[in-house]
Parts: sequence; C-alpha cells; structure tokens
Amino acid sequence: MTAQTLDGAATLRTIKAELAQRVAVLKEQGVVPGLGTVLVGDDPGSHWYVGAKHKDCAEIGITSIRRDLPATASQAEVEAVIDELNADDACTGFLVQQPTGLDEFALLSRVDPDKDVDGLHPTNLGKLVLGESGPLPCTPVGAIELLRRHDVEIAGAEVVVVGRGLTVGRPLGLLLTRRSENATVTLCHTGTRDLAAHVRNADIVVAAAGVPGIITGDIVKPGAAVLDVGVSRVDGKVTGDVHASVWDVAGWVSPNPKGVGPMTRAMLLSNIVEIAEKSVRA
Ligand SMILES: Nc1nc2c(c(=O)[nH]1)N[C@@H](CN(C=O)c1ccc(C(=O)N[C@@H](CCC(=O)O)C(=O)O)cc1)CN2
Repeated sequence: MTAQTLDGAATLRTIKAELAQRVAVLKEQGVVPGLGTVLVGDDPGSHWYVGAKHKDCAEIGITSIRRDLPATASQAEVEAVIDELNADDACTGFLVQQPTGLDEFALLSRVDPDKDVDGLHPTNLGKLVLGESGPLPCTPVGAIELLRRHDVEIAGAEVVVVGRGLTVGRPLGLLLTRRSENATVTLCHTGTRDLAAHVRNADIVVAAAGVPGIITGDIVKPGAAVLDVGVSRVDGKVTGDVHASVWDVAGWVSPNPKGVGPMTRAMLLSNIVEIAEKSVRA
C-alpha cells in the first residue's frame, strides 16, 4: 500500500486562485490589502520564507512592504520598525519572521493585535483559548485545512500531535478540540514516556518535533493520515519528521517539502484578506 499525498503545493495554488477573486472585490471597494514583513539577519531559510510570502502576495494582488534589518539590529530598532508598521495605513497586517535572535515575545506583543497576520499575538492566542474569532496561527490552521481539502475526517478522530511549540503543537491542540473540529487530541513531547504507544492509536498524526525520521512506519496505524510539519536541514536539504517507511503503512501523508509548508503561506494570505474584508465591514 502506498499512501495518498496530502498535496500542500497544489492546495496553495487552489487557495491563491480563490483569494485572488476576493482581493479583486476588495479593490473594487477601494481597499488594497498590504502585507508587511520584518526580517532580522541573514538566515537563508528565513530569507526564502519571506521572499516566498511576498511572491505569493504579488501573484494575487496584495502589495508588499518589506523591512529587512541586519543581524546587528537591536531590540529597540526592531521595535521602532514594528511601531512604524502599526501606524502605516497601507499595511493591512504584518509579521516578524522568526527566528530573530531577539526577545520574540516582546516583539510579538508589540504588534497591533488587529494587524497580527501570524495569529501569534498573546491577545489572539487568548481569543483562540476563549473560542473568540481572530486571526489564527498559520501553520496549525494550514494543517487542518490540508486535511479538510482532502476529505480526511477530523471529527471524532484520535489525533496525536508530536511537539508542543508555540507556532504549531500547542495552538494545534486548541484548534482541533474546538467544537467545529471535534477531534480528541493527545499532545506528545520530549517528556512523553512511550511515544510509539500513542502514535499507534492515532487516526491522524501531526509530527512537529523537528527530529528527522522520528515517526516510522512500524508505529503508525494502517490507513492513518500523517502530517509532516517538522523542518530540519540535513546537508542543506529540508528534512521532515516522517520516515519514508510511513508511506507503506499510512492512508495519507503530507510530504515535506510541499506539504504543510505551502499551507502556512496559504493561511497567511487568507488572514490578510480576512483582516482587509473586516475593515470594509467596519
Ligand atoms: N513569523 C513567523 N515565522 C515563522 C513561521 C511563521 O508561521 N511565522 N513559521 C516557520 C517558517 N514559515 C513561515 O514563516 C514557513 C515554512 C515553510 C514554508 C514553505 O513553503 N516551505 C516549502 C519549502 C521551503 C524550502 O525549500 O526551504 C515547502 O514546505 O514546500 C513557508 C513558510 C518559521 N518561522
């Protein structure tokens, strides 16, 4: 048996086409959405991600405001750029690309929560906990959207999330246990005693540990959906958490690259468009 592909790259193309139509409607109403990014330093991965985000925006009619700062930039200098984007009416929303090497909680907290296209501001994470509407974190909501668009049943599923990081694991657990998703979630981490026992029981596995090949075919339930969110660079190549042997056992696998990564970008675009549409309704 070979698993079917949860194709994030193709799904990103579909979502971009849908969003391009909504951007066109916004423009007819006199609103041009704009994405701002703040990038600190020379990390090649971060430069690629930011470049890809602006290319996506250009393709669907969203304007770009790019602020690239040197690795020597101080906390105060980055905060001054955040203040500038908070005040810029041409900037619908913006993000600070991680990692920055600075106090990221302080940077995130300084972003106007109404412009937080990453959905990671403490106010917006609080809204997620409370079940209130607001921008949602891009990678976890992208993982859910990838499952939905491939008709993988989430309601009632036993989901094992491996990794408790702030950008993926923790918010994903909150999202999947909302009434609208109705999954049962087990959040595994480095303190989990028997990871294999949990994974064997899962209908859906989301691997976001950043440990190459940690999920192997022998611990996956036949037919399960396995999402590979972990990103490690081995010899400069993107390497995920899911071992190749999983493809012979699972029903669905998201490859890495071309799985959840592109969905992160799709959900970022969706957050920008939603904030712009909200401004029209206000
Ligand atoms: N402010 C943020 N910083 C970071 C986030 C985030 O959501 N907000 N997440 C990650 C990086 N990330 C988004 O910024 C991201 C990850 C992956 C992809 C992507 O499209 N990946 C491609 C392949 C990329 C490659 O070859 O290197 C894929 O998976 O096919 C886009 C964005 C950390 N920082």
